[in-house]
Amino acid sequence: MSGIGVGFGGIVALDGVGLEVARHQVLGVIGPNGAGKTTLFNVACGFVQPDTGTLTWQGRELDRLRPHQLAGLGIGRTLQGLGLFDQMSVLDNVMVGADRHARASFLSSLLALPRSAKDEAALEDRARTVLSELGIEAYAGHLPSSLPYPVRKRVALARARVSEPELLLLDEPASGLSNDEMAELGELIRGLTDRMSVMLVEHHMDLVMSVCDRIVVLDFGKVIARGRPEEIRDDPAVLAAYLGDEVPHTHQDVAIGEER
Ligand SMILES: Nc1ncnc2c1ncn2[C@@H]1O[C@H](COP(=O)(O)OP(=O)(O)OP(=O)(O)O)[C@@H](O)[C@H]1O
Repeated sequence: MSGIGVGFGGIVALDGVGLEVARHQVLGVIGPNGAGKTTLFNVACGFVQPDTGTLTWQGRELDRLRPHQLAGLGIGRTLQGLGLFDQMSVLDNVMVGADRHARASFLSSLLALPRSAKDEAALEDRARTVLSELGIEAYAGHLPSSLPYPVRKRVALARARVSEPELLLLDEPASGLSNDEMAELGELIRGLTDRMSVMLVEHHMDLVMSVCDRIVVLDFGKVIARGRPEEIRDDPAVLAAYLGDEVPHTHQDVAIGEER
């Protein structure tokens, strides 16, 4: 991303933001509430069109990226909500994610032909492998709604992963997880880097610090710091942004909660 700017009416959500996810590395994007993280994620997914700046993927400038183009580009994503289909088994939910590799199945679905048995079997094999890598193969036949939240999170991750993207975009994957679960998630994310690059948008500092190779810190829509975790941890601008965030936000959150 280079020079990305996004405004909503009078609000500047992003202002000249540039970042790069290096191959086989985890880039973390952090920042206090309202810093612009979600907007940045949405730009990367093609949900929000930036007013200024460019997106470049593998040396090619992407003009007006749209969400449906991501899979074809080799970019996977998970969203804050899990987006699982409750009427489908865990296995089927994960197989749905594999369409990028199932070219034949795409063509057949276009022509309303059934997937070939061979395609189907290969897809199922891959889905089961990913489920087992994430330690949830025992749930393959279950409906997501019957499973605890951390397991459902893993199903969502499995679905993003089964298409073997070259870049995986993760939006606040740690939300709603306990500390132990977060540590496990950290290991899972670290384990992805032998095969893919990851952009992790997250406001849990601990997770970001332990998992990321490099970190970009946003505040009020601008990059205020970038570097390795140990550089970010002691950066005065980052400390000030987070410290300034702590006290007022307790009140603000209550106020917003009451309004809703
Ligand atoms: N659709 C929208 N319409 C108007 N303003 C928006 C919209 N989306 C975001 N904003 C504003 O843009 C700014 C950045 O918001 P964004 O949600 O990207 O921040 P964030 O870092 O993800 O915050 P949080 O951690 O609280 O989710 C905020 O001031 C927010 O109020």
